[in-house]
Amino acid sequence: MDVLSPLFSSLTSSTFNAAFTLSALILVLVLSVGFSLTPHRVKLPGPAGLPFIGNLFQMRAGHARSLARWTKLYGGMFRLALGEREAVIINTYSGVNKTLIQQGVAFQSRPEFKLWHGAFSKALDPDAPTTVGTTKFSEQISKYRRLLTAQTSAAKLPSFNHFAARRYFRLVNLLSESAKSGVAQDLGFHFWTTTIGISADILFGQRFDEDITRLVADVNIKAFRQRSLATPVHDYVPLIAAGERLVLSVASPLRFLLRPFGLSSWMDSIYDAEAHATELRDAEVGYCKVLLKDLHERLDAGDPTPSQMGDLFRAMDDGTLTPNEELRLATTLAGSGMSSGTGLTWLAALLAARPDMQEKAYRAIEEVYGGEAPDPLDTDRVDYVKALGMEAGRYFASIRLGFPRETYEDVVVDGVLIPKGVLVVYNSYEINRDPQRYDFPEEFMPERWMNGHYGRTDVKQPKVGVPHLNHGAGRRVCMGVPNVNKMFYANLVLLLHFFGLERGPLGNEALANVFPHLRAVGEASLEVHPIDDQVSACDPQALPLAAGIKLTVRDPEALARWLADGHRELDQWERPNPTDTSVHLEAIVDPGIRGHY
Ligand code: HEM
Repeated sequence: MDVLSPLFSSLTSSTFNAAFTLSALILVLVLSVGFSLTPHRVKLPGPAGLPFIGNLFQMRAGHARSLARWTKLYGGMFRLALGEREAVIINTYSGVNKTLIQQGVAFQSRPEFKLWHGAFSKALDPDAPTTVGTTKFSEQISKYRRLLTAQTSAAKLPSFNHFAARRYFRLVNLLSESAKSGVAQDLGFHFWTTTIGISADILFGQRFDEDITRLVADVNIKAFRQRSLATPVHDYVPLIAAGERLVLSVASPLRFLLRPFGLSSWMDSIYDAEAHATELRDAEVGYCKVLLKDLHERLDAGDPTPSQMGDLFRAMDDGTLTPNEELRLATTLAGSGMSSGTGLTWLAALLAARPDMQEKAYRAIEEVYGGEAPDPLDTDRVDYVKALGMEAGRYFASIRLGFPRETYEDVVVDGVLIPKGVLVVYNSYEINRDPQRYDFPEEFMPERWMNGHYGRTDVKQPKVGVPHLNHGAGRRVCMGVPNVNKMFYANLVLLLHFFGLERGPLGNEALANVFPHLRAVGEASLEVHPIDDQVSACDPQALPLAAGIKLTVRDPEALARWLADGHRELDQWERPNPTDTSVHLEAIVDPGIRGHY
């Protein structure tokens, strides 16, 4: 052995050296392939990322905070690698001006994602259309925007007062029931079913019952969660997608054997995500198809009730929309009241902890309406209420990163080339806190929108440009702003005129009724912080945690009078509606899915 040991050790060390060198070479090769697969076409600064993965995992700490940290390091416009995709992140108002606004054509497209445009949208039908807001630019998009604008403009909305008036009456009834309970309750259900209810009623021209309204609200809030940026990872890293497919094809048959040992959870989560996407899409397409068919039958029978889709069909009357196009427009608008409900739910929680703001709003409402019940179908008559809605859009920035864009053609910004097909994200949350545009950006200050102020309290400015980025900007800007303004105004004047709000802890029963239930994972702090008090730090729409709000009736007699008679004075209250709840929940969703709502 003594004779052999030098030989053995030299053999071992040379084998070891060779193995080490080989491993290092393989590692270098893998890393360089990895880096080369992580694209770097945009010469903007940005954080270093991992091979193949880029910055995907760094985003997981929370979108708003990760991007805010990088804005400090890399400035108003920087670059990220999200797996195989390269993204330009715009973080300032002047960045938005230079891109979405001044070079609108180049920034007018939208990207596609495998989960949303594949598993979700194509779940039922490979030809199923995506919504206008998630579809790449083409001439068709201009046509759809033209058709929809005619139905969503401020001038058009009063023709749907009939539907809105009934929903506001229902809202005050719901709030009054909450007040009677004497305990703190979360008001998410009240606001979302009001705003989504109005959108669904006016879209199809009938007043939907409680079951359908709850279903449409629930489906839309959950479906939007499928649009989160940077997840799932296999959407961005083809190698992981391929590996996952390979492993799944081998391991899937063993899934049920592995489950008892707790070894199948990673597989289950992949299958569950896809099953959930399919289920939501099934429900959404299911009710839109049935409701469109029902609408066509009513129109053929001569029903004159105004509605967005009905008026659109009446105006076209030459069959130029295919069934798929009808479905695209219907799914685009069916849940469009969602983000108004989100904004109101955030704002009500904040107001409940701010008696000073409630008092200012109450006094301002009394001054304008002379102590009478305010008309929720008015818009913009009480400046302070209007300013509350505007500031909620800025401060809470419920659609945190906007709807992503994609460059439609090569474009140069500040001397840097951004090629066609690059993902572009305008970081609404950060832009809404741009210190060049807003003073005290971290403070909720309605006054920044009043008495000639437009964003800053220290100077008066003309109303130039969008007030904030919660509705985007440029060629694909949100088409619902007039409706959003109307809905915020109506909900707020009624709430603040009739009720006082106070925060309180949620009891077990109230917690069980939080809507949608996923918000019941915690209770928002009294500060109602837009980041710390959201359900998930990576959701594309920031959902507020549950918030207990105890309501007290300011003037019980006045409330009782309005509920008994006063509401009848609302515009079009008496207009007959022959089509109330002509479609029932059973008809629009199959029993398996119904069980979830
Ligand atoms: C508070 C409520 C709402 C918020 C926060 C919101 C936010 C947004 C955002 C961020 C975009 C993308 C804009 C861009 O990329 O520049 C968008 C697009 C859109 N919004 Fe809204 N929205 C709201 C309500 C509504 C309502 C009520 C309607 C319908 C009446 C509506 C219809 C649309 C449509 C059709 C698009 C797609 C535009 C396109 O891609 O060309 N939105 N919205």
